[in-house]
Amino acid sequence: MNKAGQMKVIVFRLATAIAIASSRTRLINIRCSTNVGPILLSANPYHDVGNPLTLSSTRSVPLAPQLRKIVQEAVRQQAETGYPQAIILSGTSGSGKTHCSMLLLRQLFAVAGGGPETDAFKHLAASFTVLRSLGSAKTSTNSESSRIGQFIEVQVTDGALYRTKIHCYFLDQTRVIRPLPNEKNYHIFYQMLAGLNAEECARLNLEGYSPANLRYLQNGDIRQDEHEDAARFQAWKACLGILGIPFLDVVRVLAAVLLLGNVQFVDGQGLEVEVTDDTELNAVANLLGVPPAQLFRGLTIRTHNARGQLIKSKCDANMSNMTRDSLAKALYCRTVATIVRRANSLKRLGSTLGTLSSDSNESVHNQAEVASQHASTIGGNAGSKSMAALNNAVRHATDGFIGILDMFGFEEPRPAQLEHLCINLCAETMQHFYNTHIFKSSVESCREEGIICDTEVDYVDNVPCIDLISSLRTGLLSMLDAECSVRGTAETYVSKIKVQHRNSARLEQRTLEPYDPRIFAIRHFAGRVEYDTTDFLDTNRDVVPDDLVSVFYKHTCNFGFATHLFGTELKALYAQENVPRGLSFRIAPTSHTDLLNGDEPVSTLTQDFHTRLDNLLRTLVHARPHFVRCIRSNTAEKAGVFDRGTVVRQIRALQVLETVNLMASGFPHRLRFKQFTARYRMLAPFRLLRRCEEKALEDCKLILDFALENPPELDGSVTLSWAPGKRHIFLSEGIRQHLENLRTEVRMKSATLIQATWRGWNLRKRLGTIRRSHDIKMVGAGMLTLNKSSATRPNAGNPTSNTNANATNTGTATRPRPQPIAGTPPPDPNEKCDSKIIAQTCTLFGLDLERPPPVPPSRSYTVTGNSKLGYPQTRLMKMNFPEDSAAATVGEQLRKGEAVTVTGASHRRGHLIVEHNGISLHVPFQYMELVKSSTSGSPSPPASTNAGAVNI
Ligand SMILES: Nc1ncnc2c1ncn2[C@@H]1O[C@H](COP(=O)(O)OP(=O)(O)OP(=O)(O)O)[C@@H](O)[C@H]1O
Repeated sequence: MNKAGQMKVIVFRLATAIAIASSRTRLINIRCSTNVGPILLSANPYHDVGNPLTLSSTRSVPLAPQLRKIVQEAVRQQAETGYPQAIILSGTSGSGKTHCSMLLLRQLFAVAGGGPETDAFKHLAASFTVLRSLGSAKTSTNSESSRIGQFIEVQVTDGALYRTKIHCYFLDQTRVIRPLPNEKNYHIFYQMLAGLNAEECARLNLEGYSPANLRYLQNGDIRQDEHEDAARFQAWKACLGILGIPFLDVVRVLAAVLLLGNVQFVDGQGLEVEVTDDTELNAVANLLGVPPAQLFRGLTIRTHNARGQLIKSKCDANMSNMTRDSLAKALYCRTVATIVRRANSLKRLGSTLGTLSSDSNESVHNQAEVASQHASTIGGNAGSKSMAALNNAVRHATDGFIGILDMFGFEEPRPAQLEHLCINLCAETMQHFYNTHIFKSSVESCREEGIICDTEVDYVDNVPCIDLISSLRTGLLSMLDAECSVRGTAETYVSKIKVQHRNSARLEQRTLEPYDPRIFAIRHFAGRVEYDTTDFLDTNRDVVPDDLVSVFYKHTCNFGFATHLFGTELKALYAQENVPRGLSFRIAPTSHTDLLNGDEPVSTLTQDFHTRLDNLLRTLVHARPHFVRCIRSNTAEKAGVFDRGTVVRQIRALQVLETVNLMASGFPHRLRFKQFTARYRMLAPFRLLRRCEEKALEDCKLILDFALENPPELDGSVTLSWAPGKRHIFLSEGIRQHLENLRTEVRMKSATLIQATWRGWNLRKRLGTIRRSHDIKMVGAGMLTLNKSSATRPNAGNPTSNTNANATNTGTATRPRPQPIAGTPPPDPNEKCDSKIIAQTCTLFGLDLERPPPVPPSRSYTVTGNSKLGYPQTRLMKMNFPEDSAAATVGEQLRKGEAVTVTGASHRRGHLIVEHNGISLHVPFQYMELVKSSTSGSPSPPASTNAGAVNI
């Protein structure tokens, strides 16, 4: 190695040591997230082990500011550019991806979805609770491992969330029938056994069963916290209810799966196959609504199509047990797929099962759909059809989303199976996606545009490993398909791949003794994994025979939900005569419309997964990625334990140091000249900018010169470098951050200036009015005796005499002017309309601009029903007035029942003037009533009532 090479290694080791020391300090201080440029590193401190990792259960977990920032940034960028955003979580199993994804989703709802009190959030939370129990299990490294990969697509329009779609990737089917030693089956089974009450147990034929005596559970770890499991089961049941999914339908199928494991076939005498104990077979048949004899035949007889001739054969015990396992897997994964679809299409109980037979294994949360539930259940067919068309249209609108990707993390179980190969292919693909975005694109564009960068980023490209597994003809998965179609064996498969890839550095032999011809190893980006191919072919074929599927046809099966699980296959099967006719269907529900390829299913498990992964990548490449790299602190799930070796391996695998290196001194960012000037033009004086396309580069340079006039103080390893390319301006992370800080500062200052200027202008404009209102207040307080305008008016400055003068002029008593309501600011004349118009209107009506218009004079009549009654009127006193006789001077009290003469309306509101003994009394109208035959009132000409009329 030359000197430069040695230096590089030393620097690299030093950087690793520093990175590890700093992560350890952070972990101890429980500051578990940090940024490497725009990338977030999140360490799992295991402080929250035992959390079921649902939206509801992570409610009380505090959110790291860095996670909040990612969400805000994604929402902001989506709103500003309309470009889809994808938050991609990666890391090994147990590194906290699901934990983070739940926090991110909560935050996303808080920022753009109206928070956790919305219906959409509650339905989504219920869906996650239901799916977590069905899709998570204890593995050797994570007691809450997600066995369903998820891409949560939150669709946003105008910065507001309107729909959430969950794309699920369910791979780990073998766990249903055979969890690995020390691992567990799906959580729901343990929760169900702990949470069902005695009556439910009896109804489901599960009395007396526990993980210890159920074969599908007893292979793995059978320990359970019954109390916790029972509580989770109650929550699960409640959430099924929220989603409108029939609880009994689901638990019947789950109980049937558990009991199927105990149905044991053995070879009998001759060619016969027998069950050791038919109690469980009968119980399963009963739960699935089929006759036991039919189920037995479905499991033990196979129809073959020999050149058009249908031949039936009896299976041996081994084959029958395999068919039984296929049925268990099919029931489980189809139930999950149905629940995913059903839960998330938010149909209520009333909806028919047939409406849920879509092939897509994805779920949709839709505010519109929530609102439409009533319409679709209550309304007629036409209404629900148009609603379905609308929902369909919304479903296909894919732009404008913020996605959260929580896919499978790298796993190295012993022995690893086909599902683990797919899981690790997924992890490799995500790593490649990261490499391409962060390293490759930066290095290649520098090269293309002739930029020489001092820092060479040595990242490890994992394309050879992806090619080894998934290349079109010679990849391990294609060769597995080929081996399935020639009905080969595990040994022949392994020998073929070894020959084909003998030169590959990634494919290895088993290192440990004893040698096993069915085992091979792959050197993945995150470690070496040995795969045991014993079940590879069967798992990949993923088939269930039509002899078994036909048992669930409605003529023999009285359990609608079970028929629905195989609905598409049954439809295809019964489209022709001769059922069964030697066909095989996929165990997992396929996303293909064609179910069959001759007598074989149209795809295999790995083909299907590969296609779905490809589609996911197609979606992701159109989105702007935000990476969250998760790291677990130890393998024992212990809070606060920092296992150096474990962390170093992950830091290396995730290429954290290469990322740091690139961010510190490389050019990880590039912007087109025009884009750059558009974003940062405010950093240079406006007059100096050329602002034309040809001079865009000059503008960029000018902006950068101004930005670097006062460079920030940086840690030695971070540079503020930039370089002009042919089409782009290349920026280091340091200068990007500096530019962003300056931009924020300038924008803040500008916003403050704009606000201050507007406020000043607005205040100056209103100054006259404010002064006047101030003067009025002074008058009210008796502090001002005369002002300029009052000097020109008779009686001005003395409101009482002014009122009297008015009374003299008009000959009628005027009411006191309403006083302005305390605290109400005077109206701003310019706010509503032009002051000129107001002045003209006042002149027209002879009004004084300075004072409110006079209240119109009282009318000389009252209104009774539709007719008017003029004064004087005769009325009867309904009660004494005043009621307190002591308060009245002699002769002034009006007594109840006394007839009085009303001469007019009083200036007091709601009062009439009564002439009594030569005195005018102001009496509230409710003290008197009109004498029915009163004709003393002279009728008035018809006129509309106004404020002065008293309505009785
Ligand atoms: N930031 C965190 N703080 C506290 N505990 C955490 C944190 N992140 C994860 N955990 C805990 O660590 C465990 C593993 O986390 P999680 O299941 O999210 O990992 P994962 O990467 O999604 O694993 P898998 O790929 O197997 O699903 C869980 O018990 C979880 O509660």
